[in-house]
Amino acid sequence: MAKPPIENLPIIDISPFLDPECPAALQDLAARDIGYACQQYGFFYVKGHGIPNEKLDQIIALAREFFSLPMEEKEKIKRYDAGGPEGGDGARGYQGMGENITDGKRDVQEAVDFYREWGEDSDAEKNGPPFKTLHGPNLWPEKPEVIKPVYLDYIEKVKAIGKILVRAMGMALELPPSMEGATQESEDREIFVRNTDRCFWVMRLIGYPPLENQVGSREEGDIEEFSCGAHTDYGCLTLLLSDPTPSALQVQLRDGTWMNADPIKGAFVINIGDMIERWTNGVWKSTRHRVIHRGNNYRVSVPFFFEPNFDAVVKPLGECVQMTGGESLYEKTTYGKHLLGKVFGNFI
Ligand SMILES: N=C(N)NCCCC[C@H](N)C(=O)O
Ligand SMILES: O=C(O)CCC(=O)C(=O)O
Ligand SMILES: [Fe+2]
Repeated sequence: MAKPPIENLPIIDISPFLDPECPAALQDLAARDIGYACQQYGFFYVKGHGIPNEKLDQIIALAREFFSLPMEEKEKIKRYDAGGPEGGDGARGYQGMGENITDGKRDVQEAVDFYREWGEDSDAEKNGPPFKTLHGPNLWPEKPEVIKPVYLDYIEKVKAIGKILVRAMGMALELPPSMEGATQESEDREIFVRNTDRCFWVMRLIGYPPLENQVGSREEGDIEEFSCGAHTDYGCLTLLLSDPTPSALQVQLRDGTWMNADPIKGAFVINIGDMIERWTNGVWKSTRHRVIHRGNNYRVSVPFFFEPNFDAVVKPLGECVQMTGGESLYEKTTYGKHLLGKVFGNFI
């Protein structure tokens, strides 16, 4: 059962990182708050990020407008990947209601996925066609007309926030939990920054109709349908933007109970992903979350996944291994391998 809101997720103001004049001590304080949130919840809210509310509202409105189009129009960008398996089926583009599965069940949602664009940032990357799996171009809808330029601009802005956050997380790792400032020299406080300089981001537009299965008690065992089943995210950080619908997104606390993480106007809900858990040897966990949308409205969310570089090598950091008793809990992997292991198992 969802827990009443006794606890609240931390709300962190990241404006000290946007201001070049800001005293380092204030940045250290914000970084320490982020470190605490990562350790305690793996989830937090971020405000003071500089993206105006009108822009955020426009992102949600355009996604809503896309989902309201006739199926014929939506299917013009039906899921396809130039480098996908079996020469067709793929991850980019539109996925119809119930096509995505989590934990073996169909999620009650429709969605569109965009990934880091082929050739983004550097010409050297224009290595296709033929494309490597997941390395092709995106499928942009023709309608609404402004969706592509508005979203491309938004992606640059959220990438910049992602960068600020991973930098702060690197700082937080070397700051001890007491208030004495940076006394330890970190093995590598820039580890997350370096490994995201060619961030293999994903942006997902999601539309959730109300769940029909409203009868019966709402005890845990009785939930038959999920808008999105319980899962962890795959990479570094998720920056979630959603419409104002309350009681939909739930976060699992360390004691196993579920707490609503309702939207706060103008703030992002941030959570850390599997690669951060691996780098920190589990000091910061990739927290399970799920969506149960039982309201009457059509809910829209747009998570942006700020991820490591596709080829980033991920293995537990020496100092985190020491912190956790000396045993490395995860095998070395690359983000790309982890992602590929997840993505194509997601479709029915
Ligand atoms: N790129 C990310 N993280 N997307 C989130 C998808 C979460 C659910 C997915 N069906 C799963 O089972 O993992
Ligand atoms: O829609 C939401 O609130 C969360 C979606 C989510 O967790 C995901 O797509 O990974
Ligand atoms: Fe998620």
